[in-house]
Amino acid sequence: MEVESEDEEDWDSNTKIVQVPAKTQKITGFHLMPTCLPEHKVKEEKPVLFNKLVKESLLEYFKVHWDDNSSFDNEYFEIITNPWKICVIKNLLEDDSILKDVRQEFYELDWNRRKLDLYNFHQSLDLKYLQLKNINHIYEFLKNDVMGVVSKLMNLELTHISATCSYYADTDYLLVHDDQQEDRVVAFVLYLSDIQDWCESWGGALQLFNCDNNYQPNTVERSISPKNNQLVLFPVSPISYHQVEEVTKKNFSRYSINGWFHGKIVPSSVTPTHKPRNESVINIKKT
Ligand SMILES: O=C(O)CCC(=O)C(=O)O
Ligand SMILES: [Fe+2]
Repeated sequence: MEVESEDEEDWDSNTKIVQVPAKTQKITGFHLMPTCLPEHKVKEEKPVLFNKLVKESLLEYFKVHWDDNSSFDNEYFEIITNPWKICVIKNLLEDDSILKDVRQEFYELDWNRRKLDLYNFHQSLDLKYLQLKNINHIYEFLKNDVMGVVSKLMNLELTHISATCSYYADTDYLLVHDDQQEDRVVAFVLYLSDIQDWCESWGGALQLFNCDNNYQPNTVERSISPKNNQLVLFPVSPISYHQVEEVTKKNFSRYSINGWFHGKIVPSSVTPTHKPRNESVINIKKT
């Protein structure tokens, strides 16, 4: 049974939200994984930050490159500066087997199908409302451990978090947007993949757009593959244009926990506000 509902706040009022109760949903590919069958017993484990990441010297290294706006890549993280500043933490959790149990809990969630011409994917309620133990642990971990580190590394005051679980099945996508809304300061995406190496040809990349002279999204400059245990972080800005490429794989869905660290909004130093175009986009002939 799918129930249409329009009663959630944070989303575009035109969004068609179709509620898919856990009992009736079929997560593509998810149910095919031996570790994710309903009878698989979920363990309860607390996530811990990847050991090597918390070394002071590594964090200092990160900070120097981040502040300097210089790109950097090693086995632990990558700082990308083009088309805009974003970082990829290659392994967030010391023990990535926890993510298998988190994925198993995805099976028990009631999903909302978000559907509009700009997007088509499945999303849970905010993590703070979910009663599943491993998802709760990840939520606490992002809120209590990760937010503090990100705040220090990026030199931004962060006050609270909002996050949801998402999955993109075959033909799902999210078209280009900048994430700017109210007090969102840093966007994060933690990927949970069934398989270690997500294949590029399956789509589902996080694609970063550069801008034209009017600060409108122009072309894809960089694509990031949704690898298991990888965390992507970027400051939300007027040019942080990105999209989720359409998934084109039947047997595997793209899973993630994503959201924002919120804070006090300071005027962005990244770009001026959008410039109006000189010419009309549509040529309207006067009669
Ligand atoms: O899943 C991703 O890679 C990005 C998702 C996203 O951009 C969003 O939900 O706003
Ligand atoms: Fe986004």
